[in-house]
Amino acid sequence: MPVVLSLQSVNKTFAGQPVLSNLNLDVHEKEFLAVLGSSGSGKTTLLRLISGFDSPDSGEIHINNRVVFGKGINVLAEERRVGFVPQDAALFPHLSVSKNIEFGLTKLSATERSARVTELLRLVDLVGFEERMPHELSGGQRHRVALARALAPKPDLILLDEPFSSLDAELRVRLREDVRKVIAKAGITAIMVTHDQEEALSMASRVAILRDGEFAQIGNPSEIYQSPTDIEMATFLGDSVIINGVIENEKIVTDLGLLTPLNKVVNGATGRVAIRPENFYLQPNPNGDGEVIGRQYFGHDALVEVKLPTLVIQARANGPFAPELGMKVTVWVRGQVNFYTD
Ligand SMILES: Nc1ncnc2c1ncn2[C@@H]1O[C@H](COP(=O)(O)OP(=O)(O)OP(=O)(O)O)[C@@H](O)[C@H]1O
Repeated sequence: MPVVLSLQSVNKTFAGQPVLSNLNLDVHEKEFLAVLGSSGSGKTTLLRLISGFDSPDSGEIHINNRVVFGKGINVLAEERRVGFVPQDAALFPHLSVSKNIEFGLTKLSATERSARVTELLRLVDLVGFEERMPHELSGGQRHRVALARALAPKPDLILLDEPFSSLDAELRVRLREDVRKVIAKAGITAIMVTHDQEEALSMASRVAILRDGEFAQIGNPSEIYQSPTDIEMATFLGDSVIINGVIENEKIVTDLGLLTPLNKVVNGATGRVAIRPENFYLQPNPNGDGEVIGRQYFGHDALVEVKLPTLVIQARANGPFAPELGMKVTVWVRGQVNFYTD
């Protein structure tokens, strides 16, 4: 797939403080990339540099093989062919749905504009809402209009800045799938920044983790979740129980018994193991060496805290089979685990 966006050694500082350091990234056509980072990690800054609202200190940005920043060039934001969906949808409050959508279509004739608006209303499933004003829409509908407005001029790339942060949890989940489908149907390359892990993992085809101004790991969602590059990443993205281990005969010797490494290991190496809560299996056993000391029940599953002779673990158990408080259990680790050499 052709590269739509290329960041090459991009740097940005504010008041002498590095915010983005030596960023390199290629985003391919039709890819949906989520940039995941905690608050203040530089996500919004990154989008501002790509869209042209701000400039890097150094480095180059290419969009569809055109230099938009670097080599003495700095293409204006409105000429970069980048669509932007802001945090709170930010529709023009005094304009109807159709007027909001056609806002950037000044170069088209009235007939072409109207045809494009109809096409977009169909895409975001809002046919019949053309004359509504933004205050007459639900939060989810407003977001779909914002998406249609950003797609209207057929940009090369669309940027979404924490698109659902102002919405309640239930709506967020529903809208994630709607937005992902619209973007896939439109066949557009998209970059979304978010601090929400579930959002990144469930929507994107690739996830880039922004940590201390650098991309700490880039991969597809399952790679990112199942094979974090380091211990810090294993606890940043999702939960992990961290225990010490030593490699003997290609196995990891730990307080939880012999575990099988997912990655390549060297006999004699000491290090730590990261185990996801869902990788534990709790077997009720009156003679087990674990005791359930905490239990949060969510229906479909439960988070169970188990005290073992040398450590306490958090395990995710199937709701109907989650052991009760005070029960004795044997703890098993299912599957392979990541070993991080010291
Ligand atoms: N115009 C500016 N002048 C000075 N510092 C800035 C400016 N814009 C951003 N920063 C700083 O750069 C860092 C990154 O900010 P940015 O808004 O990109 O983070 P973010 O990851 O989007 O955060 P959040 O998730 O909280 O929105 C922060 O420390 C912020 O204070």
